[in-house]
Amino acid sequence: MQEQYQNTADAAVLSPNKITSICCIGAGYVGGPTMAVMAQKNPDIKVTVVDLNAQRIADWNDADLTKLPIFEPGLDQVVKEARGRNLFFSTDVETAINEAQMIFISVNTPTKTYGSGKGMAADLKYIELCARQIAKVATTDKIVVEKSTLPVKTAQAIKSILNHTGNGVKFQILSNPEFLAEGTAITDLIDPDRVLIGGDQTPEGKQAIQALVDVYATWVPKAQILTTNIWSSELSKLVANAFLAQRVSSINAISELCEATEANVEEVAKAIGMDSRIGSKFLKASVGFGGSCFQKDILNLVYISKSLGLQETADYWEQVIIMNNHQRDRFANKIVQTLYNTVAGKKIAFLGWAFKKDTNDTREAAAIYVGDRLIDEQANISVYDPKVNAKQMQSDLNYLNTRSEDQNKTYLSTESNPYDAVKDSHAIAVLTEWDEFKTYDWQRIYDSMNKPAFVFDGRNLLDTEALESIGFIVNAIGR
Ligand SMILES: NC(=O)C1=CN([C@@H]2O[C@H](COP(=O)(O)OP(=O)(O)OC[C@H]3O[C@@H](n4cnc5c(N)ncnc54)[C@H](O)[C@@H]3O)[C@@H](O)[C@H]2O)C=CC1
Ligand SMILES: O=C(O)[C@H]1O[C@H](OP(=O)(O)OP(=O)(O)OC[C@H]2O[C@@H](n3ccc(=O)[nH]c3=O)[C@H](O)[C@@H]2O)[C@H](O)[C@@H](O)[C@@H]1O
Repeated sequence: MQEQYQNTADAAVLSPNKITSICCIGAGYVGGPTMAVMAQKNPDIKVTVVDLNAQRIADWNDADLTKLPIFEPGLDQVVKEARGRNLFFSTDVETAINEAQMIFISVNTPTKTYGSGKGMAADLKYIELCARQIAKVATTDKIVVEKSTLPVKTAQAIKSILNHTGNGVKFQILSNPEFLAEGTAITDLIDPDRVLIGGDQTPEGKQAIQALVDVYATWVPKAQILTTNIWSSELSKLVANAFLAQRVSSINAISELCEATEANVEEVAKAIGMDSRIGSKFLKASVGFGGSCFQKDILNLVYISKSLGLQETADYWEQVIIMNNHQRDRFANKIVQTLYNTVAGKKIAFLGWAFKKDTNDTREAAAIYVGDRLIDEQANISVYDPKVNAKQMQSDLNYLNTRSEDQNKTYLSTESNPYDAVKDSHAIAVLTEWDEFKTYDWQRIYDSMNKPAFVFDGRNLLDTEALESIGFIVNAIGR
């Protein structure tokens, strides 16, 4: 192989064997949609997604497409087209690994909750388990692709595990981080800003990179497929999330300043966003960012920086998290203060629990933290979310360990109809920007509430003037 490619340094001119069989370990928010689109766009590649969670796999295989474990607009149609043709979901991890030429690792990498790096570092135990399982099972050469978000230099650890099997099987490790956002996963996957592939800059590494480029090139324009060294690719993923979250914290910091000065954060965001160097996206002030990744990935970046002795860099990025926590607390405190400094025994209706619209994902959702803070003040919280069920909400609250599960049950209730959630409430808090909230009969809502009727719009979603003309007292973010 060395001789074959010794005269060229350009991966693009190499012609590796075509991939016909892919396995993905982890059938979650990333593994499921990513592989569904990959299979849809490559009907000649067999794609098998495996998971240890048998219920999750059963849900992916459910004939009723409304039962898929993940809600994403357009996902059902992609699954319908590819499932059973060249897309398969299975719990048989070992067979899928052995059959595949290319294995994506798409398992969870949460923040560590124990030991050194607790609360900051990424917990890589699931990644290591995957590497060990691949090492144990593989009998033919494999390309192993890091799809999960990982600390820079993780490929070294995976390589070390894989290269000590002693069975002669050769592995190439690639980094191919995923940039999809939940709620728009399918459009993001079909039309990505870029696909990033990092790998070793050896002939074998470049051949592996090219094999993955070819898989994406069936639907992504070549100019948008970026290849780098493996460490740049790993680090770029953390940096992309840090920059995105930093924009939200920046505008949220300004929202507090706006409230103190009678400036309007929406107007400020528009004014600065029209500067093409700043850009208009990701400048929406809110009750704080949520989701499984922003906080975890920034904490990871902070931890790596600290470990390398880069204290100023660590402190700089940590501030993004500090500001986000402050924004959530500020929102909860404002509710308490505005309701005459007590919410004890009062009913507060939450519209929305998911961390953003168009997803059923609630990980790190602002609603959980605001709810917890208000329950500390003995408020009764009544929630309506179009896609999140009562069990999930209770489990999110219980996970914080602030009080007993029975107490959480007493203070947090869930309604399947928004009008029931708001009935007899003292205030409504908008925690998620679901479009349907704008279409409600707000006069009917006003009539059913205690007076004065307050709205705390944590997403600047509703028409403040229209609500005020009905009689609501409205508090929005940064206005
Ligand atoms: N959720 C998102 O929007 C994005 C997530 N990411 C990254 O992708 C990775 C996965 O995230 P999600 O899909 O959200 O996580 P998830 O928790 O939804 O899915 C992970 C799945 O992996 C399975 N799993 C864990 N260990 C396993 C093993 N040894 N064998 C088989 N299955 C195993 C779990 O049962 C679970 O179903 C994380 O590193 C995350 O940072 C990256 C971009 C977007
Ligand atoms: O690594 C990941 O997990 C993903 O994290 C984010 O995607 P996601 O968390 O799904 O959703 P975003 O649209 O980024 O929103 C994150 C949070 O920020 C909030 N947000 C976003 C934008 C904004 O202007 N204001 C704001 O408050 C959202 O409401 C949400 O709570 C990134 O956008 C993806 O590129 C990345 O792949």
